[in-house]
Amino acid sequence: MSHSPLEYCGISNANEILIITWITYIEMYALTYERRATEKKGQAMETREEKRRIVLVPFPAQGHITPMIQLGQALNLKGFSIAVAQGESNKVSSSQHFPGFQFVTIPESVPVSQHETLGLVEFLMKLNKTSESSFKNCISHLLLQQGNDDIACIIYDELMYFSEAAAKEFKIPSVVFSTGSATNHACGYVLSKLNVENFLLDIEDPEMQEKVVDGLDPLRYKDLPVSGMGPLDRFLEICREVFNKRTASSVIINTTSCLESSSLSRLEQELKIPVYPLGPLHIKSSVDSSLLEEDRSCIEWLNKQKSKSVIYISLGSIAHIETKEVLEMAWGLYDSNQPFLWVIRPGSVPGSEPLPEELSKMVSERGYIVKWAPQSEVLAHPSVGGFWSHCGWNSTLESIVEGVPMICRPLNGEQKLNAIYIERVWRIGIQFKGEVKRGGVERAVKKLMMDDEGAYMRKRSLSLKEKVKASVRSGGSSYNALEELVEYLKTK
Ligand SMILES: O=c1ccn([C@@H]2O[C@H](COP(=O)(O)OP(=O)(O)O[C@H]3O[C@H](CO)[C@@H](O)[C@H](O)[C@H]3O)[C@@H](O)[C@H]2O)c(=O)[nH]1
Repeated sequence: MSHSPLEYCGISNANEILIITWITYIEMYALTYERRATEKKGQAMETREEKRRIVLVPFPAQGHITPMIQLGQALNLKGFSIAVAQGESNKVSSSQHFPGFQFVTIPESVPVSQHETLGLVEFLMKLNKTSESSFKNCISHLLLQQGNDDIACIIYDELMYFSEAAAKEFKIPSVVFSTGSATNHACGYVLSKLNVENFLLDIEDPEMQEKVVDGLDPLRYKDLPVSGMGPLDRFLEICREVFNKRTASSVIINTTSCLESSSLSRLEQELKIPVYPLGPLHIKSSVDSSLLEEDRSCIEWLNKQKSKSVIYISLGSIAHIETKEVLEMAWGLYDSNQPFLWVIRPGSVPGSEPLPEELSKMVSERGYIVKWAPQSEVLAHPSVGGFWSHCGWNSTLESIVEGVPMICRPLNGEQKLNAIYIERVWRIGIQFKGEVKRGGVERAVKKLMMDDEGAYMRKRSLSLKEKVKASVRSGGSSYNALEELVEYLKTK
């Protein structure tokens, strides 16, 4: 007996065919609906993950803006859109082409120029007091633009602690970003717990001065970074503001565990919130957040110098230096016979513009002066063999990443901590202590650039460079810290 194809399928009459057609149609519809719904949900999740915003609040100084923008770029590459909330001066401009970045202005109540007249501590007090409500307005505008669920997190520079109030009011998670070292952050925590009167007495006691700060060996009490910060009571008040009133859920630090593992452990124990050491951020960054125009002619000058022969001198974006010291340095550099590339920022040598004639003569023979250099590129140049630095944390990291040994001339605050680490912990540099005199400058430069001691420091610098670079590669500690931070932010 022969069977029709329908009968093979167990279907024997037209009614059954109709029923089955309907069932199939309903099933197909249901399937399509489900698929569309899943796709839509997926798209929605993707959009949510990709487009959710992180608001960054940098402190308006180059050494703080640069790492914050680099952090923004790292998070942007992980799918977040970035809004940078900044004051009216020392702004990174949107014309610097940061794709995926939005810039919003916090109407400024305290001009940055008051940093110099008031001193850092009073400036910070005033800035934080007066910015709270304008920042709340800023956040409320951002939320109105794209809905209440749009902001995943506010990441603020530890000095911009006014940001907390807005985070609390709008129930947005907040994370602190420390642009200095983990050791500096840990010292800030120690200082925030100190009693001014007791500390002032203790610090007069020679035994106490030499006491190691718990968990922060080799730092002694005398090394705690309080100098150059104005009256101690006001400085400790700022430390308390920064640490004690914090409701942030975690801390990001531009460092890596192979540089500061014990300080990081101490911080984790004390703060009891996650700490993400995900630096050095500049290694993977391609953004230019320079506030001053870089003079690239120095690269051409470097191209003409011998390998590892040049000493690069830069004191960062804030420091000032007296004319007398500039001249002693110039003579010392000249007498060392080494070629030198020197950054002298406009206004950084008060009362000496144009620069003294005597200096120009010496420089024309052995050196080159620029107002602002492409520093990372300079340090990576094969002709550069040493860095005379004020030991700002960014400069320290940039030098380590290029394997360049340093002469440390810390000027204030935490720069002294960085210098201690460079000289005594990583052993990749020497400290220049005391008054700057030409003979001392000459000896220091020769030691670093020509002596066996300098060669040993160069060797150590190169090995440290490899460790630090490995930490940002896949599977490295900083790489993992960034991944963990991103996971955390995605759940917010
Ligand atoms: O000609 C120059 C000179 C400097 N830089 C860059 O400017 C930044 C300077 O930063 P840093 O070395 O940290 O020094 P400061 O500008 O002094 O930074 C402030 O902020 C740092 C981070 O919190 C602190 O460690 C310092 O003590 C504090 O003074 C670095 O990225 C340099 O590459 C240039 O691009 N060109």
